[in-house]
Amino acid sequence: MHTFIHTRYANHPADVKNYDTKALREHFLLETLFVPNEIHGIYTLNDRLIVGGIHPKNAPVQLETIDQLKSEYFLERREIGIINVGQAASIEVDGTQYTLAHKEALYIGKGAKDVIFHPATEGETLFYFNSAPAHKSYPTKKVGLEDAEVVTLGALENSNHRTIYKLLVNSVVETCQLQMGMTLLKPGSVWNTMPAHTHDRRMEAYFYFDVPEGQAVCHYMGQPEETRHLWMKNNQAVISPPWSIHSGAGTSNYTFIWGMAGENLDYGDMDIVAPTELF
Ligand SMILES: O=C[C@H](O)[C@@H](O)CC(=O)C(=O)O
Ligand SMILES: [Zn+2]
Repeated sequence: MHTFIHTRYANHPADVKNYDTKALREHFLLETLFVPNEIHGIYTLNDRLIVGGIHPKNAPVQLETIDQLKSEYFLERREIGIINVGQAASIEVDGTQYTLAHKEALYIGKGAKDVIFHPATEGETLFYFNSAPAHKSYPTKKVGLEDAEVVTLGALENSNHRTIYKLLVNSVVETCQLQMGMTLLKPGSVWNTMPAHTHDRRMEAYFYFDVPEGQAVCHYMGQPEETRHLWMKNNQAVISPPWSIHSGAGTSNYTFIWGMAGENLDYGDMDIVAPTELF
């Protein structure tokens, strides 16, 4: 057994209002995702998304089933999206090898039985993943940055100039409910997802990386009229319940991966909140 996935309950916003820093971090933050030759993460009851990290070091790591699923194998009733945040490395899916360069993604559909993560030949192997329940089996597909739907938003004057790479979205790959992508901030820009938004139809998880040594990201969550913050370090993830905004400001630029599951596959279905409407 090399997989450690802890269950996190879904929270009521009226309850979260009373959380202190420690409680907020215990419920929403994922501090450690990468442990050598292990899989670490959480199973959130917000849309049953599993969020985690895989760090093969000197041996391949197999995707094994977990107690929460009561299934024979991990992807028996699930789909998974993986983004390589380390050096080029490969993932074997039922005997077929997919090599992912840094920042490339792999979608694996429901029904794949043997999924093996191989260590990179050089440097660190770090795979970040999101997995959601699936009702249908869609083909496994590798998605590189050149395949993504790309949008550039914001402006340096507003410290939020950034490029959004929509990697695992329905214009690029067929999925049941998973959507994943990556947002890169330009140097000098520090704000992501500002203006902020909520989407009551979907929950979301953010994973911050490429945060330079000695820098940090302040992540904002909560109902727009009741916001809270969480200080985050490089390679950490945070859960955003459907009722919560999710936005961050770093002490430098950085990159993050967003992933969603829920009611629809409509990326644009968001309720925008202007900066002047936040409390
Ligand atoms: O629902 C979509 C997600 O929150 C992100 O794609 C937003 C984001 O990357 C950004 O504005 O910087
Ligand atoms: Zn969002």
